[in-house]
Amino acid sequence: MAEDNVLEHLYQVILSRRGADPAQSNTARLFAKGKKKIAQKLGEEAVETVIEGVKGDKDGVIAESADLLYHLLVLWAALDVKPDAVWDALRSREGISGIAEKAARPRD
Ligand SMILES: N=c1c2ncn([C@@H]3O[C@H](COP(=O)(O)OP(=O)(O)OP(=O)(O)O)[C@@H](O)[C@H]3O)c2ncn1[C@@H]1O[C@H](COP(=O)(O)O)[C@@H](O)[C@H]1O
Repeated sequence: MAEDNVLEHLYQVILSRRGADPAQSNTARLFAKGKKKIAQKLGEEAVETVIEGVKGDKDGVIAESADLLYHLLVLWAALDVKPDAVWDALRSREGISGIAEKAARPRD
């Protein structure tokens, strides 16, 4: 499964938790707390990822990155940001398209 499909799948699961029982779902609990709390939580996860990065703890960075991406997707869902809009924003950047063009060119 491509990495973006993992994120797409998790995003769909997160969307399905809208209106779910907060007692049964971590995501429903976050939605119930609101956008500000979700954004704050995302910030905390970012800081935790940075701390693991500064320590040079690869496993820590992996675990915190998973938490970070999950909370980022919850924020997107809370604000009705579609993953495609973010993928399009990434693709539209010169650096990314430059890399893609370079990879497509035959070697000299
Ligand atoms: N990927 C995740 C995921 N990553 C992190 N978390 C939760 O996010 C929290 C972040 O870690 P913290 O150490 O900050 O947690 P905490 O100490 O409980 O912090 P507080 O929430 O109390 O502030 C933990 O409770 C983690 O369980 C996640 N919770 C759910 N998912 C996935 O989301 C989907 C829906 O889950 P439910 O909504 O629970 O059904 C499922 O596929 C889950 O695997």
